[in-house]
Amino acid sequence: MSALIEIDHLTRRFGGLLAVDDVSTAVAPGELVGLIGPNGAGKTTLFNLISGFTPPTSGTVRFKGEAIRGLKPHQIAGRGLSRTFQNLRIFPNMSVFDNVSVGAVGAMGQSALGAVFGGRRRSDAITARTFEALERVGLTAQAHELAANLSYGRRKYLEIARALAMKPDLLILDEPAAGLDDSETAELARFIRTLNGEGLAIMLVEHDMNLVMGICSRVVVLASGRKIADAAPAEVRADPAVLEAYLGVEA
Ligand SMILES: Nc1ncnc2c1ncn2[C@@H]1O[C@H](COP(=O)(O)OP(=O)(O)OP(=O)(O)O)[C@@H](O)[C@H]1O
Repeated sequence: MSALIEIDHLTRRFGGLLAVDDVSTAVAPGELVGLIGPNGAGKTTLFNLISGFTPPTSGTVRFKGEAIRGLKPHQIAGRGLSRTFQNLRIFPNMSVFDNVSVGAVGAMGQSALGAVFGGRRRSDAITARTFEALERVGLTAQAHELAANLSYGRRKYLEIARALAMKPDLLILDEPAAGLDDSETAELARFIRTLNGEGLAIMLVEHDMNLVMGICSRVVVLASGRKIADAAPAEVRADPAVLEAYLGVEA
């Protein structure tokens, strides 16, 4: 099967620091891939490069066969790649509904539908898509509450709903389990698996190793910007280079 996203020799330099150093990998349609590495390994920078928030120093990213280098984040999102952020980007003084409809508007503004249907029909379609995403994450009943009133755990789902409202083919999750307790993390793991089971390709950055190893079919490991492993969880767990990167000792 041809790749959904192909990352080819991607590099990002910040002054003298190579935050992402010549990284190549690919994700197939419907795959669930983990991205792990010690603090400062370059995981978020790699996500920022893929989603257009940071321009690469060199290298290419192709999404659905098309080079996306130079496109703005909303243009990339409109092509079917949406993401969440390590630090939640919620508008606390807007309603839950409005927070999610931002995603629906963003996606539809890019589509032929947005151009063809103006006014009322377009806003009906945005409302429908927003409720569909809220339903998906179990937030329909809170649609008209302020986002600020949601618990931290629910706000994580709000952010995922906004990304889902864009009807992505690839969902990028940046540390979705950070700050969640064990039972919330287990619920999130089930939810991510369900989304993936429906055919959505997912890239997941996560420090919770059990979560990553438990649900991902493949795990990419970065250390100091370089890719040091790209294999099934069991193989990655046993890889001496990975143990050394995490523990700082030669295995
Ligand atoms: N805008 C920037 N300007 C300068 N340096 C940066 C910038 N963004 C990231 N870096 C540096 O690049 C390196 C990789 O950072 P990045 O946040 O991608 O790592 P990470 O693997 O996501 O880390 P963490 O697990 O701690 O979130 C770090 O040394 C960081 O300080």
